[in-house]
Amino acid sequence: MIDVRGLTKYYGAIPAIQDVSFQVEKGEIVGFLGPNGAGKSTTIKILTCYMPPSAGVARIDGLDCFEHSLEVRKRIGYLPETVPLYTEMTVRRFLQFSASSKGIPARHIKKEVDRVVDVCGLKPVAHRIIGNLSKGYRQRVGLAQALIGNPPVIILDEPTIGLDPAQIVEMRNLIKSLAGEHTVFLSSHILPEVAQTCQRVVIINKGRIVATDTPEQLTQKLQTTKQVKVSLDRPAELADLQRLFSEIDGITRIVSEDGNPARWIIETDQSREVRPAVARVLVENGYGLLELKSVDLSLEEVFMQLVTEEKDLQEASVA
Ligand SMILES: Nc1ncnc2c1ncn2[C@@H]1O[C@H](COP(=O)(O)OP(=O)(O)OP(=O)(O)O)[C@@H](O)[C@H]1O
Repeated sequence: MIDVRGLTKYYGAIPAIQDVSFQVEKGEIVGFLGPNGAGKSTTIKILTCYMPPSAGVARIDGLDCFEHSLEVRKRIGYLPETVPLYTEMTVRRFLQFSASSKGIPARHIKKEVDRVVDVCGLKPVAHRIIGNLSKGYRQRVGLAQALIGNPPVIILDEPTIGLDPAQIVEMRNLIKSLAGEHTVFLSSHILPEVAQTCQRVVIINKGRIVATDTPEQLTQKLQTTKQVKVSLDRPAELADLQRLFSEIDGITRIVSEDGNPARWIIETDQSREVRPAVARVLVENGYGLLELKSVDLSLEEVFMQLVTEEKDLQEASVA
């Protein structure tokens, strides 16, 4: 339903996205995850026909977003990062206005507004002024506006940003309920957000796609690496630890935790049990072991690792 191939966009000489490709199947709910400035909004602006790409092609339902922008717009409900609401209008009035600007025939407007008010749980506030609503309700009004006309594709840019935890849960459930009937593509810079809402995640960093997978498989793949954290009684130098641990099979990397020379993270091959050897080497060399524990990577860390691996690769290719 969404087909993006080799998408590249330059702002002047600066590439915001480069060779971005991914597909979203009909009825799927897919997250677009990346840190700030990764290129999410740029990709979404191309998908929603706000600007053309410098190269590559974006298609919605088989239609080129640039060449057939009017047709594409009819198929998309879009909730931008900053929701454009007329804050002096009531919810119902605003939705009626949105329906009429989207070309819904006058005789169908009431029914359509009733429908989206119902889907988005807006009945209790339908006659209130938008400016007086909580951020959570305002966001739902934005979503209701995107749903008017029942477009097959819903694109949401950071839909839960600025909401409190209870509002986030409500918004997430609402978004989840749209999948199946709609194809949903949502951007976020928060991993748990997409992990809990989406069936698949496309990860972008510095304008390039670094991974595409299910949240579970992403975690599993990256858990070929495991971490052992140690706290020492005496500070250590990285070079000394590297020398001492060189005799232990399965250690892939040693980094200090927050730059503290007494706390180290030892990354290991998942299949190896290095803890007894690490403990022995540290104690034998007089570092005094205060703590040693094995840690599985959290989803946040998996994301950081993906992003760092990409950075390492880029640096290596520059070198
Ligand atoms: N109009 C513009 N002119 C020049 N550079 C821009 C413009 N818009 C975005 N950029 C740059 O392009 C890159 C990608 O920005 P983009 O807004 O797409 O990222 P993002 O992932 O959506 O980040 P955020 O979550 O902060 O919005 C960034 O380096 C940004 O500074």
